[in-house]
Amino acid sequence: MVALRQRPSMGGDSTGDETLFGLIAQDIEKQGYSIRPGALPEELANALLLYQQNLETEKFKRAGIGRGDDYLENKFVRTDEICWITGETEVGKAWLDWSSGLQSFLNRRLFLGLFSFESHFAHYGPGDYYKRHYDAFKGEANRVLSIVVYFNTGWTHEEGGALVLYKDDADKEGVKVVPLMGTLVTFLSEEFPHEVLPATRDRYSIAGWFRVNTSATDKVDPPL
Ligand SMILES: O=C(O)CCC(=O)C(=O)O
Ligand SMILES: [Fe+2]
Repeated sequence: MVALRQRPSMGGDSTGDETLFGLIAQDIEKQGYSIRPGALPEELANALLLYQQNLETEKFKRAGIGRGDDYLENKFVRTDEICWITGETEVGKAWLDWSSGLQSFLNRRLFLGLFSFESHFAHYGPGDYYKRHYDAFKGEANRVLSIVVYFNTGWTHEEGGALVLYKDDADKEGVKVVPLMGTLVTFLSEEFPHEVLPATRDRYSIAGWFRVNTSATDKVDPPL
């Protein structure tokens, strides 16, 4: 268990968060994605890094594709390990509180109707990758907004591990994001194919998705 100071300080000061959330909203409105270095409040970022590094290895599972019965381990597509975040620990709760602040802000500002949130820690060992993919598919209105935040201090370009965000299927160049501590990437899940390039060192992150409520009267749609 990571000892934390009082929770209010964990979310940064709320005025700071509102300013950041406003910038993210503007980016999304203008171009559908946002890349904001140093976005996550420092104390929260440090606590999450420490927590993730101390997670016992058995808590991390080889990542797969799909959900429930459709879950498939697929080493061709991705080789990272993940651990879903619940609000059971103080640090997990602080992260969920912070992302919930972002969710309500974006709902107010952009009317996205974000309804639920799911997120996991991810660990990419040296050489691990996640091939080009979409987080959601058109027509399956489901995951609407993806966020990724990084926990790697002093990361340099030469160490690889960039997230490459492509504007569309035809884009072969993309925008490269260095996975540096505190950088937050937000993008519309159905719009941007993206990939994680292999790195020469351990790469820590959280990936999360805001979803709309797709429950119909005959089916419930829980977040996981
Ligand atoms: O770690 C990243 O930069 C992106 C991860 C990702 O695309 C995913 O988990 O769906
Ligand atoms: Fe993704």
